[in-house]
Parts: sequence; C-alpha cells; structure tokens
Amino acid sequence: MLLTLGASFAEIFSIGAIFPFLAVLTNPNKVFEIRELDFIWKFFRINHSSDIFFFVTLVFVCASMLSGAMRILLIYATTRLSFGTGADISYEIYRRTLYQPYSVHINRNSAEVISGITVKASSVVTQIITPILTISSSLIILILILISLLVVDPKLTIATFGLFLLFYLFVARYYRTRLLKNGKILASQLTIVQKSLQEGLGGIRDIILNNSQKYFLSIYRNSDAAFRLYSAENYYIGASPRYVMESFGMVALALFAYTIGRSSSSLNTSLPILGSLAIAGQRILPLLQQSYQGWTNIKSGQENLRNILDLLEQPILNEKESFNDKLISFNQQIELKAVNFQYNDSGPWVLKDINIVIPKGARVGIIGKTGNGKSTLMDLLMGLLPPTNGSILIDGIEINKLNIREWQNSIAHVPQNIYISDSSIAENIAFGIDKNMIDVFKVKEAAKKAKIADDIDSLPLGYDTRLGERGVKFSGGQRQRVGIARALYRDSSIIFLDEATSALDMETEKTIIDSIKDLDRNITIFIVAHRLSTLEICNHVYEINDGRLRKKNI
Ligand SMILES: Nc1ncnc2c1ncn2[C@@H]1O[C@H](COP(=O)(O)OP(=O)(O)OP(=O)(O)O)[C@@H](O)[C@H]1O
Repeated sequence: MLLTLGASFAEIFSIGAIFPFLAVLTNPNKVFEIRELDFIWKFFRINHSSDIFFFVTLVFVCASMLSGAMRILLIYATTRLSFGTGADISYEIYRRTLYQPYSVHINRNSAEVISGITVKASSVVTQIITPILTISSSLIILILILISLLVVDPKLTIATFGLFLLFYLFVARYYRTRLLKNGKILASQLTIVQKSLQEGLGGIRDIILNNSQKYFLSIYRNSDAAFRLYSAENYYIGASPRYVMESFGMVALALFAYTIGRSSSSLNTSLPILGSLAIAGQRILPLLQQSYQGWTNIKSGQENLRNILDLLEQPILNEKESFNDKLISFNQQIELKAVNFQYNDSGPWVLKDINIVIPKGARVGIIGKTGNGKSTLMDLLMGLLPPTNGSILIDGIEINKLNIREWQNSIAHVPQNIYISDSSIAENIAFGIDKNMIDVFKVKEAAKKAKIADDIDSLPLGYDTRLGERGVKFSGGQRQRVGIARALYRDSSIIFLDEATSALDMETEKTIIDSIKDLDRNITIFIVAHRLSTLEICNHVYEINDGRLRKKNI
C-alpha cells in the first residue's frame, strides 16, 4: 500500500514536472515573473534563463527516473506477494488433500486435485491475486493523476476521461457473461486435459499393444484445443480495447491541437497544457487498460477460484487432535462386532454382519472368490474405511477419528500392487523416511527376511539402485518382496498381506511365508490369498462368501 502511494506520487511528480519543463522551454524569462517561485531560484542561486532551463531539465529527468524506479519496485513487490501466496495456496491444497480419509480419495478423480494444485493454483495468482493488486495500484495512481490534471484543465480532463471510462464500462458490460461462461469451460477442460494425460501415460503398455495412441490423442486434442481456444478468446477480450482507445486518444489529441491552432491563443501558452495532457493520456490509458484487463482476468478466473476454494475448504482433523494421547493399545484382541459395509448408499452390501475376534499374535488367513470383499475387509481393519454400521474394537476400544492415527501407526500393509517410487531401493524399503535418517542396517535385515537381499547385492549399485517410475526396473515378484521388506522395516505389530505373494513362484512364496511364520509371535498377521497352500502357517482361517465370513478348518 505504502509502495503504491509512493509510486503514485512519483508518477504525479513526473507528470507535474512536464508543465514547467514545457513552459520554460517555450518562454524561460516568464518563469522569473512568478513571485512564489523566487525562493527556489534564490536557494539554488539561479539568475539566468539558461540556468533555469538546465535546472528544470534536471528536475524533469530526476522525476521521470524516480517514477520509473518506484514502479519497478512496486511490480517487484506485488509479484513477490502474489506468487508467494500462490505457493501457499497449492501447498495448502496438497496438505488438505493428503489428510483426507481414504473414502474421499476413492470417490473422486485425482486429476481434479492435480489440476487444482498445479495449474489452477497458479491461475488464481495470475487471474485473481495479481489483477486485484494491479487494479488497486492503478486506481490510486489514476485518481492522483486525475486530480492533478483537473487542476491544469478541469473541462478537458472531465470530457476526455469521461469518454475513456464510458467506453471501457460499455465493453466490460458487453463481455461480462461471455467471460464467465468461457471461464467455466476453461476450468472443466483443464481437469479433462490432466485426466487424459494421466490415463494415457498410466496405461502406456496397453496403449502400445492395442495400438490405441490415436484414441488417446483425440481425447487429449479435443479438451486441450478447447482449453486453448477459450483462453485465446478471453485474452483477446481483455487485450483488444487498448488499440481502439489508443486510436481514439490520438484522434482526440489531433482535434485538440487543431482547435488550438485555429484559435487566437498562442501556441506558447497552449503547448504546456497540450504536452501535459498528451503525457497524462499516455499514462491514463494504460492504467485504464490495466484495470480493465485485470477485471477480465478476474471474471474468467472466477470458476477456477471456486474450484480452488472447494479444495481449500476440505475439512481436516486437527493434527494435534489426531495425535491424541494413547487411546488405543493393542495387547489382547481385535474384535469386529456386527460389521456391515457398503461403498455408497445405493450400492450393494459388500460385507454383511461380520462378527469375529482375533487374538494378538494370530496368523489370520482369509480366502474367497474374487470380488467377494477380501480387500474391503482389510481396508476396514486398517481403519482406511469406516464400517457403515457395526464397530471395530481394539482391546474393547472402538476405532474412531481421534484414535485412528495411533492404530494405523502400528500397521504395515503389503498390497497386491505395491507402490514403488522412483528412488533408491534403500529409500523404497524405508519408505517415507528422509534419506539421511535411514537405518541402513535395519534396511538390510528387512531385505534378508523378505528374501530380496541376494537380488539387491547382485546389482552394481546395490541398495542405491534406482527402481524407475513405479518400479519398472524390478520384476513383479521382486517389487512384492521390496514391499514385504518395507513392512518389516517399520517394526509394525500388525502386518496385512493382501495377495502379497500371488505374483511369486511357489518356491519363493514358500520361503517368504516361512520367514513370515518365524516373525516375532507378538506380531499379528493377516494374509489374504487365493491359494489355500499360502495359508498353511495360519492358525485362524476364514472364508468370505458373498460378503459373509465363515471359519474354515484346514
Ligand atoms: N471403490 C469402490 N466403490 C464401489 N464398489 C467397490 C469399490 N471397491 C470395490 N468395490 C466392490 O466391492 C466388492 C468387493 O471388492 P474387493 O476388492 O473387496 O474384493 P476382493 O475379494 O478383494 O477381490 P479380489 O480377489 O479380486 O481382489 C466388489 O464387488 C467390488 O466391485
């Protein structure tokens, strides 16, 4: 704000300096006749008209340079502020997104959030925050210039400025609805562009095999071309009035000069006014244009802003609250009491009336046909999904929003498709831990128990080998064993293996299962498998059939 005011005054000063500058240029001696200015000439010891000329030129040069410097400073400060805010916005969206419960993630497309975090958050900066700052500084400068011009020539100022303003107001009213409509299309197309890229690159193997590049390219082209077309139209609406106004301004100036030329007043008295007006016009027009273009940006970015606000309003549990004191301690048993689950109100019941008690240290096997609810049951036990009705109790205490963090801290999960990041093997085993904080000894121990240590040792870079995006440089079975090593590294007291060994050959599966069997008897293990042989080490085996759980004797 202070900078804006400073820049505004510097601007006025530089415009104000034109008037004496042109007056001295046309009639230097006349300046000495102005009694009020005597003290200046005395202070600087100026006696001759040639000295005055030099003095006024110097003042003019200084004023112009000061004005330029202030504006550079202003633009530096406003861009730093707006882009800094953009960084805060995208971080906050990402933070809130990561803290959303699993049920929120499975019910929406990640493209929505990714486009929000990346492009839309930046658009809010360029389309909303920067324009608001620009409009406010432009308006302050504009008002101050207008005040100083009103002193020079009120009638002419009101007439020309009034015309300029009316023109912009008319254009703004005309384009308002179009800008809003285009803005809505832009926001939705952006999500589709992101989605089509994710889907295309995510399914690249099938795309190559099916030769379906053209299909994915056409989805991309349709949404991307629409996005760019509407962006271009909104940019055109914002930028084009400037050229109409510039032509108008020149015509007005020519008419004014023509009128002066025809009238009896001398050019010497009119030239300073003409010069001041020309320069002021040259400053006023860009300011009006900047304000108008800022307004068009705000209008077309309104839908983006709405999307961003929705993402920023995602509720998150107070982190302090979620890390509450020890509310759950697992020493005896896990109990599922009359648990039922459906993914959504209108969907089928995936789990029906589940009642089981699992003692600590048990090896629990779950089998069942595909699609019968095994993974869903695991997600409920891990607290990723809440039961639709019924409850899950740990030593008699129900899992709820406040104690869930504590429960999940003691869990390790090895899914069917293990997620591998494009970092070193050591980082993948000690997943989510800063590189410098990794306990290398523990990593190697975990790798040994997961029967992957020999494979890693045979690599030239050993534990520093990078695994490529989604672990492409490792086989499915090797990735799975990295996943098991990851679970063991965490020292978890409950391990969930969700078809974790299904990608392995029988022999490797057997060695891994044997090593799992040898794990500490305090560790509780859940194993979901298709093959009964995998569940040999289990002392509790359940079969899930059409959402119902039945104890099975093996
Ligand atoms: N996010 C979801 N939204 C709606 N329905 C779902 C969702 N995830 C799974 N389902 C449905 O819930 C049922 C159980 O799925 P689940 O993945 O638990 O089965 P599963 O026994 O683990 O299968 P598989 O052996 O093939 O992994 C299926 O009918 C499936 O279509």
